Amino acid sequence: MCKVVRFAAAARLRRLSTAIPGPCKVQKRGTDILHDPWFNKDTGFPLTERDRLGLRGLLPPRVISFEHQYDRFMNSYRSLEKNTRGQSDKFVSLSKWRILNRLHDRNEILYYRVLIDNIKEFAPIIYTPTVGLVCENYSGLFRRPRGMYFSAKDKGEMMSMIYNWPSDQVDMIVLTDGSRILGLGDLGVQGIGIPIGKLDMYVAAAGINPRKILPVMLDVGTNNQKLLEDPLYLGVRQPRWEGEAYLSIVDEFMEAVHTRWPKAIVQFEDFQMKWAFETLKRYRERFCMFNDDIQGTAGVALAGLLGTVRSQGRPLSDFLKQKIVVVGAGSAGLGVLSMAVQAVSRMSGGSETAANSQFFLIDKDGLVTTERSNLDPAAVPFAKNPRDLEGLSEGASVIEVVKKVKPHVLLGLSGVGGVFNAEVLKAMRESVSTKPAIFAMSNPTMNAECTAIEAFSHAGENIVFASGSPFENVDLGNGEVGHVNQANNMYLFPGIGLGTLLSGARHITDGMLRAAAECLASYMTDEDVQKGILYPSIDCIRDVTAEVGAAVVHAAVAEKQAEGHGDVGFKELANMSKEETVEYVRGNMWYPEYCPLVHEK
Ligand SMILES: NC(=O)C1=CN([C@@H]2O[C@H](COP(=O)(O)OP(=O)(O)OC[C@H]3O[C@@H](n4cnc5c(N)ncnc54)[C@H](O)[C@@H]3O)[C@@H](O)[C@H]2O)C=CC1
Ligand SMILES: CC(=O)C(=O)O
Ligand SMILES: [Mg+2]
Repeated sequence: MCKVVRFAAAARLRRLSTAIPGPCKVQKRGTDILHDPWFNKDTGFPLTERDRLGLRGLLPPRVISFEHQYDRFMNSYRSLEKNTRGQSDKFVSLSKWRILNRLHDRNEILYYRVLIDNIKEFAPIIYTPTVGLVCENYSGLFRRPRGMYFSAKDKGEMMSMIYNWPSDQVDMIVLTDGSRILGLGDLGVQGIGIPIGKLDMYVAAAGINPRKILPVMLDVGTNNQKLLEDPLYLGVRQPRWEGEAYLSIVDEFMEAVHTRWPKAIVQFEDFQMKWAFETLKRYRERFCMFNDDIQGTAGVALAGLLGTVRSQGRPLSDFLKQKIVVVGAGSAGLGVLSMAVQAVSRMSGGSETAANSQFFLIDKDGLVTTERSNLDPAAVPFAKNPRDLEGLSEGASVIEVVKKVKPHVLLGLSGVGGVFNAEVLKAMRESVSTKPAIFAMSNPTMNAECTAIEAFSHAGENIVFASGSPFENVDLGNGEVGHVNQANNMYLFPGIGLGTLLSGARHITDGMLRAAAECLASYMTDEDVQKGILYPSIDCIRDVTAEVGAAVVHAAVAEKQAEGHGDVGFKELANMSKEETVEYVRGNMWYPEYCPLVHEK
C-alpha cells in the first residue's frame, strides 16, 4: 500500500473530477493539429473546438469522450493480449510495445493517462525488460524519430541544432551514448530507447510535463561489429570516438543544452563505466546533472540494504555488522559500494577505509584485491588487502567467497545472467543472517544473476529477494508467498529530478542524493519489511516520488543549494514544513487531461 491513497485509486478519483483544465495555446490549425501528438485529441475534439481550429470535416462526426477513448484503447490492448496468446514472449512483448508506441506517437495525453493509471502493467513494456528488446531491434522497429540525435558528424553544429527542438522550455533531459545499454552492451544509436523509457517514467512517476522532456542520443559510433555490418543500422557507421575527441563532443552538447535551457537537468544513463565516472567528475560542479547508474542505483540499493537489516528485526545500527558481497565492479556496483561505505562511516563515526572491511567486491576476474594488476582506479578503495583475508585470495570465485564469508547479502550488478547458480544460492543457506538477502539487480530479465524461483528454491524460503527487472511473486507451495521486490533506480531518479527542479538547485549534491535514499529506506513500515517487502509497489510510484522529491528539496534548502522555482523562492521553500513540501511537490506534478485549445497566431 502507498502511504497516502493508493495511486491508482487517486487517479480514478481524478477521472471523475469535474474541474476544467485551463486553456492551452496552439499555433497550428487543421490537419497540423491532428498530426501533432501534443495537441491531438483524435475523436475527442468537441464541436466548438473543431470549428475554432479548422477541424470540421477532418474527423468522423461523433465526439467521443476521453473516458470512452480510454476504454476503447484498453479494450484493443486486451484483445491484443488475447490474440497473441501462445505466441513467443518476444512477439507478445513487442506487440504490446507497438500498440503503446503507436498511441504515444498519436495522442500523448491519452498515452500518458493509460500509462499512469496502469503503471504496474505497462512499466515492464515501456521500461525494463521490454525496452531492452526494443533497443536491440530499434533499427527494424523505427517508424518515427523521438527526441534528439547528436552525432559525431554534428561537431561544431550543436549550439544551433539545439534550437531545432520545438519546445521553448526543457526541464529534464536523459542522455545516453548507447555504450552500455542495460546488460546488453554497446547498442550504438539503438540505445535511444533507454532515454525514451526513462523519461516516460519521469512523466508517469514525477509528473514532469511531457512537453518539457528531451530524450537524447549522443551517437559517437559503435564498437558493436554486428551493428556496423547491419544494413538497417541507423547510427553513424564508425568505431566509437575515444579520448579527447569523445569528451569534446559531450562538452559541446552540455554547453549547447545549458545555453538554451540554463536550468535543464541532465541525467546521464547507460554510459560505459570509464565515461560514466569521467563525465560525472567533469560536469557535476559545472552543470545540474547526475549519473543514474552510479548515483540513482546506489540510493535504491542502500535503501534495500538498510531494509534487509530491518527485515532481520535488527536495529539500523546493525548495518555496521552486515557482510555484503557485491558481484560486479562496474559503474553500478562501485556506485553502490561507495554510498554504502559512506553510510557505514557516517553511522560509526569512523573512516571510510575502516568501513570497507565488511564489503567484498567481485568482478569478472573474481575477488578484487590489492594484488590485482591493472586494478581500475575507481575500484581501488574497495580492493581487499590479502593480509586481511583468511582462506581467500585474489581472484577467488563467487562460490568461494560466499562459502567463506557467509554474507548477509549477495548483490549482483554484473550484467551476467545466471551468475548466482544453484551452488552459489545453496551456499547462501549458510549465511550468518536470519534472513539472507539475494539482490539480482542486473537488467533485463535474461541478465538477472538468478530468477526469483531459483533464489527461493535453492537459497531457502526465509530469504529476502530483489531483482532489477520484475518477476512474479513465488508460490512457496505451503500457502506462503515468496515476495519479489523490484530493486530498480526507477524508485529514485524521478524524485531526484523533480526535487532538484522544484528546489531550483544548480547542482545535485551528495547530501541531496543521500536524502533521497534515506527517504526511500524509511518509506516501508516495519510490518512490511519484516515480511520481506523492502520497496513499495510500483502502483505507489507517484506517492514515493512526492516524498523523495520533497526530501531532495529539503536537503537542497539545508545545503543552501536551492534557488527556488517559479514564484516559490528560497525563503518560501525554507519555511515549508515537511508535509507542506510534500504537498508542494505533489501539486507540481503534471496530470494528463485534455485542455481547451486556443488558437494563437
Ligand atoms: N537495478 C538497477 O536499478 C540497475 C541495474 N543495472 C544493471 O547492472 C548491470 C551492470 O551495469 P554497470 O555496472 O553499469 O556495467 P559495467 O559494464 O560497468 O560493469 C559490469 C561489471 O560486472 C563484472 N562482471 C562481468 N562478468 C562477470 C562475472 N561473470 N562475474 C562477476 N562479475 C562480472 C565486470 O567485470 C564489471 O565489473 C547491468 O545489467 C545493468 O542493467 C545498472 C544500473 C541500475
Ligand atoms: C535500471 C538501469 O538504469 C539499468 O539497468 O541500467
Ligand atoms: Mg541505466
